[in-house]
Amino acid sequence: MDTYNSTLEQVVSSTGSSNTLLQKGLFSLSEYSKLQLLITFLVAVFTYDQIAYQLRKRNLAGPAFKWYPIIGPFLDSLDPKFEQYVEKWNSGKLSCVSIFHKFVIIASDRDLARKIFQAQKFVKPCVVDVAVKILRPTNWVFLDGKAHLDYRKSLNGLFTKTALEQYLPHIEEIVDKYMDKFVELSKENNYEPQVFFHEMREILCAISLRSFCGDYITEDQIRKIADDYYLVTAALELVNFPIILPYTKTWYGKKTADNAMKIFENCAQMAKDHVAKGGKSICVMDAWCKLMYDSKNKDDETSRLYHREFTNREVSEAVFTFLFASQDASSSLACWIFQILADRPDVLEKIRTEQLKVRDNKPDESVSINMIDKMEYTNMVIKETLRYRPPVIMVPYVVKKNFPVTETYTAPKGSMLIPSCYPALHDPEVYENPDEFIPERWVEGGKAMQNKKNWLVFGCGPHVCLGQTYVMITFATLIGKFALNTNWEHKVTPLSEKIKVFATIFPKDDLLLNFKKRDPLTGKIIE
Ligand code: HEM
Repeated sequence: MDTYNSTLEQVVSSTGSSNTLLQKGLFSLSEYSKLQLLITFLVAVFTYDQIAYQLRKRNLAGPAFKWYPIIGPFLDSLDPKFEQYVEKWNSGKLSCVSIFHKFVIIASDRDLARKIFQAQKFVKPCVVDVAVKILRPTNWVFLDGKAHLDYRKSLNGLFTKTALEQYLPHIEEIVDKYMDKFVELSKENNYEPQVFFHEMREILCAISLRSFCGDYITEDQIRKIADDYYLVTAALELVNFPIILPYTKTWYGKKTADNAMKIFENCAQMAKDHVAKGGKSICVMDAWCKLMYDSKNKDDETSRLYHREFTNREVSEAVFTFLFASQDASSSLACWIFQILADRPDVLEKIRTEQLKVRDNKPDESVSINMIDKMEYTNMVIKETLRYRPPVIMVPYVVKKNFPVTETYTAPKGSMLIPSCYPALHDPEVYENPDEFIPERWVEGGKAMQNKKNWLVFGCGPHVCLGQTYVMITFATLIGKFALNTNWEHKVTPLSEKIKVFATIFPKDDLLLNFKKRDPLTGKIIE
């Protein structure tokens, strides 16, 4: 462009002053061309963006046009509002939105959601874009089809009831410790209600880390991961800037994940050494190393077929996915269940009665799987909390190849397809008065129990939640022990029942509680 301009100058100067006008004209023409080029380019890009949106949207519910060119409702997605999701679900069985180049299709209908969850030929989980960077592309959760299925066969054995029984003493130990901690915190605050959102995240993180890594992980390491884990969640917004820039949320998230995985790698080696010496399995890592050990040293079909030697790095990445999958969802469940039980003393009373009964009136009896199986009412309360406030309201998948979701709509390859869990769990045909908390709806043979297809709390299909039995067992232990040994009060605010979306869902006022010690037999408060 510069050469072109200087040539023009030479031509103009050689033709004298009468050419001044021409000189001006030519210069402005050149400026005009630049501007014209820019405008043409922008118009082309905006037009392409709108046409691409229309072609992919077709008959779906959603904005008629992409009102904010290119970015779409990106700014809204930075601060997602639960009410906007509800609006989207109510707008149609399939609705859409386009953010930057991403075309997102949301399925609110139960059967369509199930169809997507089960369509591994057409879709694979996509979490959010940045998750691949944080969890690392080599992570097993990003495997697909047979490779995923084979890997999962190895992992399934770590979360069966038999395996979970081995981790129970660790879970109980952490619960005991945190009961004291919550009471102490409340005492320091003169039993005035205070925010417990962070404490709920911390106790769940501590329970997970002890169950996963046993005694190989130190108290300090647990505290550090629990404190920092928040940064991982904060990094996982639905849409992020495409590259990780230093000192941004995603940068801090990745740093936290890398630190945790380094710790897990060391724990994995310790577990391998422990098992090789014939040590007992007391945590997930031990159980996994035992499976690996047996695959090398035993001759039975199952040992050889499903298990192989996994590197410490692989184990650390997988254990991080367990933490990743569990942390936000379990913290969400904890917040809601503590809030609801404080607000519903009738329900809490029934739990207490049952907890004493299953322990034969010996409150110090250790928890066992057999005991948990007898906690019918407590289990119904956990299920109802999961239905009433499902931690995971939807699960993003990505379309691998054009997917005929309905007879009239084919989801294009590359789009994000999101089956929703919430609407099926609030379906009035299956759950009468769906916005009321009614644990009794979970009695054996009742409508809720019969309509298993609506139970999308843990997804369904090849990626169904690996930790679902673990969740039920952990919460029966947690709630049972807190109900017996503590009394907690909830300060109800106008925001308590409002839903904040932070990866999962939480009470908008961050949960104001106080805890006091309680005599499990007499119910007397001990100050
Ligand atoms: C209240 C707590 C939890 C809820 C509501 C929950 C829910 C879910 C949901 C909806 C999915 C997606 C399923 C699908 O795509 O079909 C999922 C996947 C998964 N969950 Fe959970 N989860 C919880 C706790 C846990 C815990 C404690 C663990 C680990 C111990 C865990 C491990 C996983 C894993 C590894 C996956 C991915 C499985 C795969 O891709 O094969 N989850 N969970």
